[in-house]
Amino acid sequence: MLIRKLFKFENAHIVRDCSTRRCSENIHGHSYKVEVLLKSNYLDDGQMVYDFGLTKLYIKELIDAFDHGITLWSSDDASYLEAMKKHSSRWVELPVSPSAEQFSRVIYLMVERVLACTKMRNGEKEVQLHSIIVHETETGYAQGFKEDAHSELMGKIALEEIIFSEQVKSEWSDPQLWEKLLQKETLLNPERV
Ligand SMILES: Nc1nc2c(c(=O)[nH]1)N=C([C@H](O)[C@H](O)COP(=O)(O)OP(=O)(O)OP(=O)(O)O)CN2
Repeated sequence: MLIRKLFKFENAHIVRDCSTRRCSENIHGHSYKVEVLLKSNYLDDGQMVYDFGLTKLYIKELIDAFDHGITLWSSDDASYLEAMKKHSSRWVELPVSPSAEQFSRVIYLMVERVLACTKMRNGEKEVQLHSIIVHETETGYAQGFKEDAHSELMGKIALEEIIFSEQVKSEWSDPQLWEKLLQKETLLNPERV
């Protein structure tokens, strides 16, 4: 069975080298909608694949890192990166350009790591990430699956290369969240949310 939870964030970017000039030459923003699709052949003690309330802990916090911020590509012009970081305190730097496609791959890898590190406590079994859908506009979206997220053809993405600004981290319930995920530390789900 598949379940889906929707998250939203407002974010700015430039997508260099794409065909659409408005997109590649101007800082612009989108009201993103992100669908997290989870699957399992089992149900937990509450007869759910995975309680929606539990997705509002670490998964939501990581996706919310992009809210009211700017997403930067580490290969962009150094002076642009410096200026954005100087004048905006909420930013995320990615090793890939922030197209809808790359957002879906990046968020897939982040949520995949959260699930791998989470100790579930309500009888959940074999909860897997099916895909991530990133709606950039009302009319355009990208859907990333495991094979896309880990694709060498699209370019490997290392979680270690994703950098969250100090302001973003300070707004998490645990400012060490990303470090803990990189170290593959266990995240204990609460018994009740
Ligand atoms: N495959 C992709 N194509 C485009 C992306 C992308 O991430 N993946 N991104 C953009 C731009 O960011 C742009 O802002 C969105 O483009 P578009 O869908 O053309 O936006 P509109 O709101 O103008 O769409 P309408 O259908 O006219 O409402 C470009 N392409």
